[in-house]
Amino acid sequence: MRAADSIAAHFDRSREAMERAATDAELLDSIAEIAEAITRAFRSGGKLLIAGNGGSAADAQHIAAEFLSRMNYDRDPLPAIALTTDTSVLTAVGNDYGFDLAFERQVRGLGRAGDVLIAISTSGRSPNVMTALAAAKRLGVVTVGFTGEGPRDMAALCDHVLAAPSSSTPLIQQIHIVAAHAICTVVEDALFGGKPR
Ligand SMILES: O=C(CO)[C@@H](O)[C@H](O)[C@H](O)[C@H](O)COP(=O)(O)O
Ligand SMILES: [Zn+2]
Repeated sequence: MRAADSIAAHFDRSREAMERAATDAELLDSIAEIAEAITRAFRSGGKLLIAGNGGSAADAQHIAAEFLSRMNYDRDPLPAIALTTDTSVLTAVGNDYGFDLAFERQVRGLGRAGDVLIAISTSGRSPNVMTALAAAKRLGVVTVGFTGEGPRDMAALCDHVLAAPSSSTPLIQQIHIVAAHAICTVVEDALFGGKPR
């Protein structure tokens, strides 16, 4: 296949996945519920923790930056921390306790009841994401899972699940980041009055 055809096919698959997401009423409701949970946490002095591996680690950082810096307009910063960024913490915990606890230990150290954890796993079963969710549940942190379609071990540990309607990791990630932008927009508007964009 010519590179241009392969690229066009990639855009086509992405558009189809976005169309499935945009018309999935259950998915849109769950995204709205997640935005409400995050708004509630910020209003009561809680914070947002975000974890994920690989491309989803980048998404965790991207989402934290939207809240902490700004997304659509100038406003006060909102407390969001990506658990994927501190190489000293990640290597110390990985080296001393194992990679499966890389996020769990940060959740235990930083998480407080009323905070929200967004745990991103396209497969829904990465061990370090699962242990982070279990620790968050024990602490009374509201647990949100960003995942894909199909069987998801993480669902049992989540108060809210965003199940992107695809089984392809990159397409699931694309839906996650669109959903995260939508969530950040709804939260900004709820907390700061929805100034014009
Ligand atoms: O970005 C990609 C694929 O698009 C990869 O880096 C991907 O995130 C990694 O393979 C992750 O380790 C996958 O983990 P998970 O989403 O199944 O929890
Ligand atoms: Zn990727």
